[in-house]
Amino acid sequence: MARGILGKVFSFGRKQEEDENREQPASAPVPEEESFAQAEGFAPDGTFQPSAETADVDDTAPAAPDREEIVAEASPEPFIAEPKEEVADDSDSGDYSGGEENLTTPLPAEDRPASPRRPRTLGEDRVRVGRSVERVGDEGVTPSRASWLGRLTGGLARSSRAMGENLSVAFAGRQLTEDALDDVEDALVSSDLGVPTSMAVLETLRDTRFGGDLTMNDVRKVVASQVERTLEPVARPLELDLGHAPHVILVVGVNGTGKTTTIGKLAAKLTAGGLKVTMAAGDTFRAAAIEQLKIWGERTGSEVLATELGADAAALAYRSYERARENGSDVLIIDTAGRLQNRSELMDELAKIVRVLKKIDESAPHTVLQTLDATTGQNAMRQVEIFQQVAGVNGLVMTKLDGTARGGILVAIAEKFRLPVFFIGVGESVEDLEPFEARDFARAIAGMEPVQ
Ligand SMILES: Nc1nc2c(ncn2[C@@H]2O[C@H](COP(=O)(O)OP(=O)(O)OP(=O)(O)O)[C@@H](O)[C@H]2O)c(=O)[nH]1
Repeated sequence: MARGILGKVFSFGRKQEEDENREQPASAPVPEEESFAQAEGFAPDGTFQPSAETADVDDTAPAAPDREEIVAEASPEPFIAEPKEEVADDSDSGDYSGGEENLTTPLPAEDRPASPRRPRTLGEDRVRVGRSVERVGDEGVTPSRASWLGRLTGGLARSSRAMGENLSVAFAGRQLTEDALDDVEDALVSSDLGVPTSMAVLETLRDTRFGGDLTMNDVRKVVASQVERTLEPVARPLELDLGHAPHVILVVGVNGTGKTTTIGKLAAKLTAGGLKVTMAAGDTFRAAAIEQLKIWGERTGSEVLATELGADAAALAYRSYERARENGSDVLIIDTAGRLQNRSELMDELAKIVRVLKKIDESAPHTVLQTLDATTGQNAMRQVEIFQQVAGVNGLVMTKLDGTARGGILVAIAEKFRLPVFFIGVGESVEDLEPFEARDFARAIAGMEPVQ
C-alpha cells in the first residue's frame, strides 16, 4: 500500500538529507566531517557569522563619492548600442598599480577600448541581456534554438532517463494505483525535484487519472507542466542599469562551477551588443584563471585587471572599479576564487570584496551572479543558501547542462530561493550561454522533445 501524503513528505525529507550527506560536487569535494554547520564561522543554525578581524570594512580604501555625484554626470540622452571606437588616447601610461600591489595586465594603450563614452543615466539606460543585448522595451530577435536545445535535452537525459526507468516499472500494468504513485514519487525524488513540485505532480495524477489507464507520455506532460509552473517566475533576463557607469557584476560560486568561463561568455555577449566591459581577475588563487580571463579579454577587446597570485582580491576589486569608471566602461565583471561554502576564511574574503565595492557605490555590486554546476545534486541548495547570505547573490547561472546533467535541483532551488535564473551554460565555447527558458528546461527534465 502506498504511504499517506505526510509520510511521503517526511520520507522525502529524509531522502534529501541522506543525499546531502552523501553527495558533494565532483570538482569540489567537501569532507564529510566538515559540514558547513560545524565549520568555523558558522553558527549552529548554519548561518554565517563573519569573523571579528574581517568584519570591519577595510579603512585603507578611500571613501565613496556621493551617489548624486555619479548621477550628476549623466545626460538624458538615450542608450544606443554602438560598436567600440579605437583608442585615441595613448597618454595613459597603463600603470594602474595604485600602490605596492602591481596590477599586471592592463592592455597596451593601443589595444585598449575607447575613452569615456556618452554618460549614462541611472534608471533610464537599462538593457536586458538575453540572446543578445537589447534596450529595455525593445523587441529582440530570436535566432535558431535548435542546436542548444539539442544539447540541453541531451545533457538532461540522465535526469529524464532515471525518471523514465522508474516510471516504466510503475506503468507496467498501465493503471495508476497507489503503488504506481509510490514509484512515481521515487522517480521524482531521484531527479532532485523539490517537494512542492513533486507533490503537485502526484496530486495532479491522483486527481485526474487515479485508477485509469496512463501512458508514460501522460506522466511526462504532468511533470513538464508542474516544473514549468515552478520555473516560470524565475526565468528572467539579466537586466543591467548602465546608469551605474559601470554596472558591477560580481561572479561567485564553488570551485570549478564555471565562473571564469561564464564571465568570458557574458563579456562576449555584452561587447557584441556594443557595451564596453572591464574585467577583474579576482581569482587570485589560481594562475590559470587569471590567464583564462586575459584570453577572454583579448577575444572581447576588454581590459582585464589582474594582480599577483595570492594578492588581496578586495584591493583588486576596488581598483578595478575605479579603473572601470575612469575608462568609461558600461559593465565591470569581477571574477572571484572558487570557494567551498563551508570555508569561513574564504567566505570572509568574499564579504570583504562586497564591502569594499560599496565604498565606491553603496548599491554595488549591482548583480551578484552565482554559478551552479548542473552535475551537482542536493549540495547546490547549501551553496545558494550560504553564498546568498555572505555575498547577497541575486541571480543564478546553471552551467554544464550539456554534460551528464541532473538539473532537477534547479527546480528545488527555484521553489526555495526564488532567485532569478538568468542563463544556462550548454558547452565550453563562447556561444554556449543561453537565456534560461522555463518551458524548454521543463520539457527536457521530463524527457520530452523540445518545441522548436
Ligand atoms: N561542458 C561544459 N563545461 C563547462 C561549462 N561551463 C564551464 N565549463 C568547464 O568547467 C570547467 C571549470 O570552469 P571554470 O570557468 O574554470 O570554473 P571556475 O568556477 O572559474 O573554477 P575555479 O577558478 O576553480 O573556481 C572548465 O573546464 C570549463 O571549460 C558548460 O556550460 N558546459
